[in-house]
Amino acid sequence: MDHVFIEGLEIEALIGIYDWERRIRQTLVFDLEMAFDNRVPAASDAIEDTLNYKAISKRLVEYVSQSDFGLVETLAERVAAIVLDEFGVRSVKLKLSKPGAVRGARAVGVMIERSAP
Ligand SMILES: Nc1nc2c(c(=O)[nH]1)N=C([C@H](O)[C@@H](O)CO)CN2
Repeated sequence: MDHVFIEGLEIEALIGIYDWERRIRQTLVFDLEMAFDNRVPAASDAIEDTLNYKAISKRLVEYVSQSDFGLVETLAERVAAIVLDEFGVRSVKLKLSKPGAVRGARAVGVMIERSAP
């Protein structure tokens, strides 16, 4: 199966369980790998036939920057649902990183894999 990917998409959001985290915005980093048959756009050379990574990135920036969750797990689940439901993707692997959240670690976060029902 082919994939379309988005790597290192940085978005600021209100996220975290601690009081101090409710008062600031933190940068989150998203990596997505989305299953898609790229032979169709390859044959037509038409953007309309692609899984358009720019359109998906724009939608995720819009959603995540307005979001307000405690856990990265919750946000990751919502973002995966948007990709599956709104863009007709069959399966998505998503890594959500929270850089600098834990002293000594470059980043912490979650990785999930979800498929359309
Ligand atoms: N599995 C998780 N562990 C933790 C989370 C989380 O969202 N998922 N969040 C925190 C705090 O918000 C942390 O990021 C602040 O440094 C701690 N553990």
